[in-house]
Amino acid sequence: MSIMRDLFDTPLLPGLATHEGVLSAAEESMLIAQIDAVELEPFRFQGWTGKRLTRSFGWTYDFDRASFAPSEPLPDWLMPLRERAAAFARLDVASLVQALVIRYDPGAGIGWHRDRPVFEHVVGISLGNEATMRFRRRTPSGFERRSVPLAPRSIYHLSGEARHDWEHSIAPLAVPRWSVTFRSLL
Ligand SMILES: O=C(O)CCC(=O)C(=O)O
Ligand SMILES: [Fe+2]
Repeated sequence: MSIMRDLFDTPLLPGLATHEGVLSAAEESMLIAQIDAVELEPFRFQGWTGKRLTRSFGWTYDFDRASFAPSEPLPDWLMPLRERAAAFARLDVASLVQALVIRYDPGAGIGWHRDRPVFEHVVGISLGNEATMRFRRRTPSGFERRSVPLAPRSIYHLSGEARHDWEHSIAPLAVPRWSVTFRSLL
């Protein structure tokens, strides 16, 4: 497996940084319990309800109404994680004004997209089980593709080319996964 990764997944995209082992297993369990304790809503898009359950803090983007609005403040339990995300991405912690928590139940994924253009940096923490983040970019001769493993307790930072030029997606898993993503405004 590691040889496969070396052959096919490196070099990572310009603008994509990842690092494993940023949380202890105990911290991971605590975060999962906190996410499960908040009221999560099924992601909705054009009248269609996804299996992905989410809640956003700081700013919310409603896909149904395409509206962008301030929402409830980030909860205290996300603050230490935000510190770590900012340190990893070398950003001012106060610039990470939005947090999105997601639970992917078995069978839930996220389709091809770029994050909303109102946001700039995206820093994500993966919890529970490993997933693969796939990237694609249209070229004259078809899609160029990459895929990057997201280990549980790992962090990633999307900026620059990886953030703006490539779409990303996560295929549904047979096991649950949780994520927390922090974003700065453009
Ligand atoms: O679950 C993740 O790590 C990615 C989520 C994502 O791409 C998004 O919310 O825009
Ligand atoms: Fe995204």
